[in-house]
This record gives sequence, structure tokens and C-alpha cells, in this order.
Amino acid sequence: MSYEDEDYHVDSFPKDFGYGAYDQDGLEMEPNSSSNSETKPRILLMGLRRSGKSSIQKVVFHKMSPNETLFLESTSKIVKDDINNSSFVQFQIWDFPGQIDFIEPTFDSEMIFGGCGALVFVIDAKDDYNEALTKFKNTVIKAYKVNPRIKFEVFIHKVDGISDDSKMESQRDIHQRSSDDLSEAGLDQIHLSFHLTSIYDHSIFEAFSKVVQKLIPQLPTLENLLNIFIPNSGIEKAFLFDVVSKIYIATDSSPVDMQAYELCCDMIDVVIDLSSIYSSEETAFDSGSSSLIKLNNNTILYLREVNKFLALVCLLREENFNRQGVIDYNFICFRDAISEVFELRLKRQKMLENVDQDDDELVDDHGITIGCSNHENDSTVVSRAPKIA
Ligand SMILES: Nc1nc2c(ncn2[C@@H]2O[C@H](COP(=O)(O)OP(=O)(O)OP(=O)(O)O)[C@@H](O)[C@H]2O)c(=O)[nH]1
Repeated sequence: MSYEDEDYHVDSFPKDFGYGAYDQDGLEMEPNSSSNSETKPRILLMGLRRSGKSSIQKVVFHKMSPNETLFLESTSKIVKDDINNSSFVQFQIWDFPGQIDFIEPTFDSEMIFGGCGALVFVIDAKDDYNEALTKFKNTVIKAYKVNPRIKFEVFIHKVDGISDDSKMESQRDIHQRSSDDLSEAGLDQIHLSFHLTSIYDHSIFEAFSKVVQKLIPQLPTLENLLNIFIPNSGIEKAFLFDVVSKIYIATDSSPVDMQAYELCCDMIDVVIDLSSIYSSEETAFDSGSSSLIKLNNNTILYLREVNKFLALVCLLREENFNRQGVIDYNFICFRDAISEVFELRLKRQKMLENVDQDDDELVDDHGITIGCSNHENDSTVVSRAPKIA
């Protein structure tokens, strides 16, 4: 096969290995056909023009290379992107045009903020951010009034090429001023989270991971499972990855070292790229997927498939890998426990669909759907802790 073949794209995932439809032309999509997508939690991307909203969405969820974003046109209408059917993590991302005025009376804030799980406000760190802060304050006040459960996330963006000192100074200043603004408006109780991001490194994936994690109701359970799995297997750090986007949906409770996260992300790329070359596109990532990489600093990276969309990537010392049998046994227990967690979630969803739910219950449920799509059976699930050898 030549690289000029139409079907072959350098640096791309297999075609079926991505997210659902995306409105490439920046036009508003048809309302979703399935009623389910209407109830899917939303992540809103807001901020001034050219702050980098569309670039973030394209790089994280559509594998666009950062350099290509230079040619993105300005967004003129709200672009809705369904991160759904083929993904394990289900939600919608709404990319807003920078020029949209949230405080206009015609802006349907009930509809926009009502079903929103998280609002990501993007601020260009390379630009003068006075105007951005004013817009941020107005947006938060409006959104909080409609839906006090929204998680507010500020991406201090385009921090590539900025010195560490300036980054920290910008973060401190933006934090201080936005908190003061909200205090003045009598809204001290609103919690804001800040992230320094750039599409030119892994920081944007890390930040998005944290946004998504806050919307996963099962996160504490997943963390607990990892906390049990790791010490019993001689592992230093483990991430549970959504393979398509490379955002991690959970990790153990030890602090995240950016370098470790980058290594694990790169490992996923290596595995998928090699698999795509040596197997058919459909099986680039399947139940047989596992990989071991020995680094030259006595460290091992170990990847195992958890299900069609999730992979566990672990970092451990080489000498601890002598007990691979124990690690593999513990991993199987861990994987079983994970599938039970998601089966429960799936059952709950089915029950909700069957009963005539009242609207309030639906609006309140802003947790991201993370479910197994390929259960062979749906037997009664008994909640139990994983067996660890
Ligand atoms: N240096 C740098 N440039 C970035 C980054 N992210 C986006 N950009 C650039 O910023 C410019 C604007 O990006 P867009 O994604 O179109 O911005 P937007 O916020 O969607 O703009 P509107 O659609 O007009 O609201 C593009 O030229 C991107 O290449 C980043 O992390 N670092």
C-alpha cells in the first residue's frame, strides 16, 4: 500500500476507531435523532474569538495535528460534537463562536446551561485577558443562576513558549481577579478550577481528562480499584485510558507526574500504530491487545486491554515484573470488577429508560455515561471487591 492511497492517512486512527459524526463545516448539526443524546451531559467550550476552542476540540477528539489548526476558520454557529456510540465515554461538546453574546435576552440560557455538566472557558494567555475575564464573569453568573451544578473549568491556553514563571504569574493573576469578580457579585461559593494548557503538548489532554473525570459518577470506585490493584502488583502508577482520545478516565490516588502521563500516552500511540500496520483496521485494539516496553532507566511500561475502548497502562520497576503472573492475575480481577461497575451503570440506565421518569431527575443526572457496549449477557451483578493475590 502506498502512502498516496486514498484510504491511508498518516498519523490517523483506523476509520472505525473514532468518535461519532462531526459537523466538519462548522454548521449547526441537526437535532440529535436519538432522545438519549438530548440527555447526554454537555461540555461547553466558551471564550473569546481565536482563543483556541475549536483547536482544542479538534486536537483532543479528532486527532488533528496542532499545526493544522492554523488553518481553522472562525466558528460562526454553535458546533455540537457527539462523543458517543463508538466511544466508551459518552457526552456532547458544544463549541461556541467567540462572538456569541451570552447575556443577550435572545440567548436561550435555560436550554444551553440546563443540561450542561461542565463549562470550559478558554483564555488566551498570550493576549490581553481583561475582556476575557469580563466575559467569563458574566457567563459564570448567568450559567450558575440556571444550573448551580455546573463545573467551571478555566483553560489558561496557548502557554507554549511562555516561561514557567510567566505561566504561574498569569495563573495567579487570573485566579485572583476572577475570584474577586465573583465575590463582588456575591457568588463566593462557586468553585473554579484552573489549568495551564497548550495543544502543542500533552497538557491539553491532561486538562481534559480532569474535566471529564469530574463528570464520571463511578470515579471514586475506579480510583479505589486502582488503589487496591497497584500496591498488590508492585506497580508505581497506573492510568485507565479512553484509547481513542487518550484522556485518562481514572488513575490511582498518587500524584500525577506529567512525564509519566506523556510516556503512557505515547505508548498508546505506538501500540495502535503498530497494530494498524500488522493487523486489519478492525482489530487494531482488541481483547488480545497488550504490550510491554522496557525503558533504559530500569522502568517498564505495561499496557493491557480492559475492553474495546479502555486500556490500563502501568509504570513499574523492572525487578517487579518478575512476578508477571501475579500482575496478570490481579489485572484479570481488576478487569472483572470494572465490567461489573459498568454493568451496574448500564442496568440503572435501562431502568431509568423503562420507568416514566420525571424531568427533574433527568436534568439532575449530569454524569457521563461510561458503559460497556458489548455485554454478552446481562446477568445479575453482585457488587464485590476484586480478589487480589
Ligand atoms: N500557540 C498556540 N496557538 C494555538 C493554540 N491553540 C490554538 N491556537 C491557535 O489559535 C488560533 C485560533 O484557534 P481557533 O481554534 O480557531 O480559535 P476559536 O476560539 O475556535 O475561534 P472562534 O471560532 O473565532 O471563536 C489558531 O491559529 C490556532 O492554531 C495553542 O495551544 N498554542
